[in-house]
Amino acid sequence: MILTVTPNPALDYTVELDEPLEAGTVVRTDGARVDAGGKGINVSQYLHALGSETAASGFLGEPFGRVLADELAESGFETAFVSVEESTRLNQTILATDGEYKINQNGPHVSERALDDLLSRVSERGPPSLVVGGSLPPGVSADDIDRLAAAGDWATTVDVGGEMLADLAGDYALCKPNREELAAATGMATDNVDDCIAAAEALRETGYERVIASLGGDGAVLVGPNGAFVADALDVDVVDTVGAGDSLLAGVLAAYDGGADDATALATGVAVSSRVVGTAGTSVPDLDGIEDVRDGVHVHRR
Ligand SMILES: O=P(O)(O)OC[C@@]1(O)O[C@H](CO)[C@@H](O)[C@@H]1O
Repeated sequence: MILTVTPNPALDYTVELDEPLEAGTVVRTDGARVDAGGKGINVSQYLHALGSETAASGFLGEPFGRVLADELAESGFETAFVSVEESTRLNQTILATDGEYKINQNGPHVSERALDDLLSRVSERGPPSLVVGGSLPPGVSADDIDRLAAAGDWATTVDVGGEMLADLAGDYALCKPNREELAAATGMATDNVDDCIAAAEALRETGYERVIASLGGDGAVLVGPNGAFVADALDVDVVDTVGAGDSLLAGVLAAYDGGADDATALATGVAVSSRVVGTAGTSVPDLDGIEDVRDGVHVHRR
């Protein structure tokens, strides 16, 4: 079972415009959707769709937290959220003709008590695998994530942003930075795939058994105890990139959960991600035939 913790969930509001944004003008649209989001929650949604057993936890505050919880009630996996006093955030994605705009709020304050409640909930479940995904809201620090990771004998995966990866001091099974986060975590160049592998190797040394970096058009790399693997990107029509990293991670974790090796896990992640970028927002796309897509991903050793 893979338990995800999203310290800072979000209601994701995605609007599609058929003209560029312009200051001082009203743009009207029919294309809008709301999804339950936040990186850990997204990972759980994709894991569930892939047939892996998962549950989701984190902090939720009303009123937006209530809408998010209602959305998740339909999802088919268990949830165990801790209530906080301020509202869960509303994050916006604007898909305009001139590009993708993303506006993320900092999120509600989380008290010491809520943090202790979260620790109890995770400990009660004692999952073999724990994923902490997304930014940390006010009141939550790198020390708190280290404490959560060390509170049981679960293997912990983190996807918490580049600077935070550098701040974490515990031992982690896996982390999933993107190219910019890899650069921020290591202070190294990430201009090409070889740079990214070198940076991922350096990041491993700081307490991560495996590093998986999503590199957009350059695909993805996985660096771990069995060496470095590079997966080429698939040629797909991108609607938006929101959820791309979460679905890569979910694909990798689902594959490991099923006993896959590193190369197959990486290929699965790239395959799932290629389906998600073809869908607006963080909604779960049709994952039928994903094994065939995975088999078409070219993975090579470096
Ligand atoms: O502000 P954070 O926590 O870094 O990212 C939050 C977020 O952008 O990440 C998900 C996509 O990965 C969205 O569901 C959500 O809005």
